[in-house]
Amino acid sequence: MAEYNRVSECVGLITLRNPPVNALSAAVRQGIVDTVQRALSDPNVKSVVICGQNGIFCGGADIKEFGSNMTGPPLIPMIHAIESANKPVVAAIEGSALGGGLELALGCHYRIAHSKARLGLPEVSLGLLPAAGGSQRLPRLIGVPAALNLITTGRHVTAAEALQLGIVDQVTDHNTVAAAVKFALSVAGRSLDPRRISTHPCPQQPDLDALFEEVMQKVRQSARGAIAPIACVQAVRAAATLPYAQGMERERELMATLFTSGQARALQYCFFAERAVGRWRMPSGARWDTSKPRPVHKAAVIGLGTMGRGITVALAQTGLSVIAVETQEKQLMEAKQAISGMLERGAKRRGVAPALDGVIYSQNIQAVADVDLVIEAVFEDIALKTKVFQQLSAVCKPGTLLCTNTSALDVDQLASETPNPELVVGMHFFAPAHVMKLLEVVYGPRSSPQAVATAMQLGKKMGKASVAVGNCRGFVGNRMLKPYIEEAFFLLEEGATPELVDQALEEFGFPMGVFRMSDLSGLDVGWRVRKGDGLVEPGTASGRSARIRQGRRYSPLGDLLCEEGHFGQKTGRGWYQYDKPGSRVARFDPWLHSFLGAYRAQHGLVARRIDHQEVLERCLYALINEGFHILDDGIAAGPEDIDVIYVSGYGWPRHRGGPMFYANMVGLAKVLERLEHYQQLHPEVPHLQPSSLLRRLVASGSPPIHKWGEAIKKLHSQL
Ligand SMILES: CCCCCCCCCCCCC[C@H](O)CC(=O)SCCNC(=O)CCNC(=O)[C@H](O)C(C)(C)COP(=O)(O)OP(=O)(O)OC[C@H]1O[C@@H](n2cnc3c(N)ncnc32)[C@H](O)[C@@H]1OP(=O)(O)O
Repeated sequence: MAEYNRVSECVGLITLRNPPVNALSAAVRQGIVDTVQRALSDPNVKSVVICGQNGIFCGGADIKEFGSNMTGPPLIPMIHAIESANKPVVAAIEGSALGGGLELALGCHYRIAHSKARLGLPEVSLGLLPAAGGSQRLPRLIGVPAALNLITTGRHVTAAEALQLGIVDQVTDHNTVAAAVKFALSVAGRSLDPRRISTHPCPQQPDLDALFEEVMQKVRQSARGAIAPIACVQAVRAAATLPYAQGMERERELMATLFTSGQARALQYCFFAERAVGRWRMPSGARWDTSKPRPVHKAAVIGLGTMGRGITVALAQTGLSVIAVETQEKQLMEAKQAISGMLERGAKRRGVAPALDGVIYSQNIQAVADVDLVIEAVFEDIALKTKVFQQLSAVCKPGTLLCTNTSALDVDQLASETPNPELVVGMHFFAPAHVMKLLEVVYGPRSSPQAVATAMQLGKKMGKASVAVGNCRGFVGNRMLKPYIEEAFFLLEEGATPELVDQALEEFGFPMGVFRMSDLSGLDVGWRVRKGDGLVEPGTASGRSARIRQGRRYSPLGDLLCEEGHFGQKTGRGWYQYDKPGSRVARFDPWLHSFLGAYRAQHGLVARRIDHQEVLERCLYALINEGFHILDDGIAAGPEDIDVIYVSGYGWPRHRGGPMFYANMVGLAKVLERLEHYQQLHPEVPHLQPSSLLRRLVASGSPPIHKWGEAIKKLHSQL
């Protein structure tokens, strides 16, 4: 909807009204068409101002409409009518002007922005391009290089940068609408021809071909299979080389391809999934909207290894006072230096002052007596963590939330060591904790809804994609990773190479295949876990029986490499070789290949040809299958939780929407059929046994992913 008022006698003020972000729904577009028409036909009106209600100009096209039959007036002619108006139209931009919102503003003759406003064309992150003339008007206004940067990255710019680039004409710290009305009065009667961006040629650019080639190469490299960034470059190229009308035609063609692509669906699903995970719920029925978080002003971190340092930085950057505790003096001094460096570099990048004074260092756990929340990040050892939790329970003021950053231990067991288990939750950060977006908030059966709400709110404040999950071995992310990695090991035994497996996964869109990733994180990490599980045996046994442990197929390949001291990048040898320890460029390792040959010979395994499809099906479907188990167990509340975890923490390509969305796209029946096929070939591999939920979903007609929640509830109630 759009509301119309006449203000200052001769200014028509149009206010977009569609909370929460004034998205351009059919009703809003109709409202704009009607009110613009009214303003232009009113002889008392000399100029027009368009603004949005509640401090936000416009968040763009209504993304929810994309999934349905679109009705109402189309955007392009609506914006064209504004640009062609014979009275000046001024956009008063507060909050955000994004996507179609900025395209609407670019159709206006002038743009006034509040100093805190953000502007951008983020369509690329939804698998689209700015298709309401944005790809054609922006390069004409600010030049090709700057427009390419904004459109291919989708980044939001501040009002100050927008002014510098020439996107807005004026920035105000005061009432934006009042400033725009004043401005509109001052320009009434002036010629509008120079203000109609679509009539301008693109500013001249030397070596246009070379520029586009360079940008296209860069974009292809970073897109990892995503098609929208490439279409964005093509659309801007059309703006630079074709007359406006033909450029618009090209924009439309490119948009039509993107609009109907699976990638756009996947990316738009991710947009809504990231918001849906904030509406968490627990099996007890506790929910985000009925659980009030406690305020957290002061926090503490116990243990300043890699994780503790990153968590301290992330907390301090949020503006919290942090007590950072490390009992060993030398480690404390090293940590202090490292944390200060990270804070300084982060502040420099963001153009703010480093929050160095926000962190107080101590060797004494008593220093945390008055904090609101503690995050324990000591070594992964249950006895050590138990001791720390007992100390914290004695030291902290009543009501302090006790969080563990464990990635593998039982949160409920730790909770049971404290007098107030309801105050205990897991906050599972990912390394480096001040950079990685993901946070798993792990609740045990006794965690209070308030504790979960507090950790979730803190995670949001820290800018993390925070997902509430139940307590189980590996939580959600690492639990699903286990079958994925095991399948990759089995593929090596059967004849694949690390290069082949990694190439298949990287072509799928992962930034790193499983073996390059394992070299980066260290082979010894998994070795330690397998030893703890009693799976590691001396490497001399041979034959099939040596590869069945605890009743299931087991590959000792990773253990054998560790016995050789091959821990990955840090030792310069792993699944690949590196120029020196710590170096990052993975190279083919002839030793590894003869080692694999000797291993297969020792175990009577005959190498066979394995193709990319088998790699993808076995690794990804095993991971997805575990995702179904997790849903069935109630560890994740819905597929969105799993998908956000994988996209934001495990490198799952965003344009494929996350593992559960991918399964939905491939077709549940097909995933089930392939799992059954591989399970028949490898009966000693339990993780290839299709989950009962997957079977039940297929049996109930494979409902689309947004209906899984209902289907799961129904299927459970039938049990
Ligand atoms: C057959 C072939 C046909 C081919 C041709 C088809 C042509 C179709 C014509 C299209 C013309 C193209 C027009 C344009 O170029 C395309 C676009 O504009 S796409 C949209 C671009 N905009 C964005 O990407 C902005 C998205 N939003 C945000 O970034 C943020 O929401 C915000 C605006 C910065 C506000 O942030 P916050 O304050 O943190 O709030 P939330 O993010 O939590 O959002 C609150 C709430 O609002 C929902 N929402 C936000 N934006 C939109 C939107 N644009 N449409 C719909 N809904 C939106 C969001 O989901 C939250 O709701 P919840 O999910 O929590 O219920």
